[in-house]
Order: sequence, then C-alpha cells, then structure tokens
Amino acid sequence: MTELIRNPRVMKKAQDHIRSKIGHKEQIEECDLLELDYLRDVVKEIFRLHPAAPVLLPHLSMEDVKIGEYNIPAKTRFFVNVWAIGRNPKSWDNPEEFCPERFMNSLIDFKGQDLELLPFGVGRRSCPAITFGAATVELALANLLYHFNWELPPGVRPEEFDLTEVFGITMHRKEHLVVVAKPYN
Ligand code: HEM
Repeated sequence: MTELIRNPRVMKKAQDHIRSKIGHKEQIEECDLLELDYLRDVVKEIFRLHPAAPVLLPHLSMEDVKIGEYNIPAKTRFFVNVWAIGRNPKSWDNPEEFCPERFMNSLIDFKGQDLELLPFGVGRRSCPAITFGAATVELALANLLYHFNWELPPGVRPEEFDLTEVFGITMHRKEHLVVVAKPYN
C-alpha cells in the first residue's frame, strides 16, 4: 500500500483495471483473480522490492559445493539474500523503481523457476503455501483497491515517508502507514 500511495499512477491504473474487469460485485472472489493480470504484476513488483522474508530461512549445505568463485563446505549455514537479488541491476532495469509494467511482456514469475525473483524461495524447502500465500495477498489487495479510494491524511506528503524497513525473519516498515479509506460505489 505504501508503494501504491507513493505511485498514484499505478494505484489509479490498478483500480481502473480491477473495476473495469469486475464490474458490479459485492466482493472479489478467488475465481476472479485469473482475469486480473495487472494486479498480478503489481503483486510481483511488491514481492520483488519488499519480499516478506528478505533472507529466506536459514539453510545448511549438505555437501561441499562451489557457487561462482565461492567454495562452500558441507554443513555451512547460509542465507540467501533475495532482497538484494530483487534489486540487482544486472537482472533488473531501474531496480529501485516501482514499475509493475516490467512484468507485462515477461515470463518471469515467483514460482521458483526464475532465480531473480524468489519471494517464496526455491527448491525442496521453498514455501509450501505459495499458492495460498499469493492468492491471499492478491485477494486482499484486489478488494481493498476495488471498494475504496485511498488518500493520505491532510498535510501528509508521500515524499516525507520514512521508508526504513525492519529486517528480521519477516520484514516490514518501521513506521505505520496511515491512510484514509473513501468508499467507492
Ligand atoms: C505471502 C505469503 C508468504 C510468503 C511470501 C512466504 C514466504 C516463505 C519463504 C521465503 C519461506 C522460506 C523458503 C526458503 O528458505 O527457501 C517460507 C517457508 C515456509 N512457509 Fe511460507 N510464505 C508465505 C505464506 C505462508 C503461509 C500462509 C504458510 C502456512 C499456512 C506458510 C508456511 C511455510 C512453511 C511451513 C515454510 C517452511 C518450509 C520448509 O522449511 O520446508 N507460508 N515461506
């Protein structure tokens, strides 16, 4: 929501997209998500810049392995910094920019095949709830954007946001985001 408030162009495009595809409905349901391709790109972009688990969970190498120029002995505990991978300029154009359109003509997804986008990890120990987790985020965001317009309280400017994030097993903003919800009919 912070990124959408900071990027009103994307907020409006996502809302127009959802509202035109869904028409009049009490609530957006899981079966509607298939149609919401721009929303999916927005969620991918959120996962790229703000992975919930920035260094995944700790892993242990089972045998000696060489990755690039690094020799990693067996039984080494290591962390995979997917936060940095998602912002690597070798993989992403203008990596710091919030731009869901980067996924429009791209096959990159977060299911584990594309190593530049790993919000759920990859391989045997990746998140077993990837489908449930992604659908939950998409469904919640779709309904919030469909039913409400969102504004900042008077006098608050997005340029003044403190975007500091708290690192840990899961990552979140240090400051709360305060927004005003205006029901949309
Ligand atoms: C958007 C929501 C979610 C995200 C982004 C997410 C992300 C992750 C990540 C990054 C890992 C570590 C993968 C690795 O180290 O390679 C993980 C592991 C795990 N997640 Fe999720 N997760 C989400 C939702 C959920 C939910 C809803 C559940 C349970 C209902 C769940 C259950 C688990 C479990 C049990 C593991 C450990 C798997 C293992 O060690 O083999 N996750 N998740």
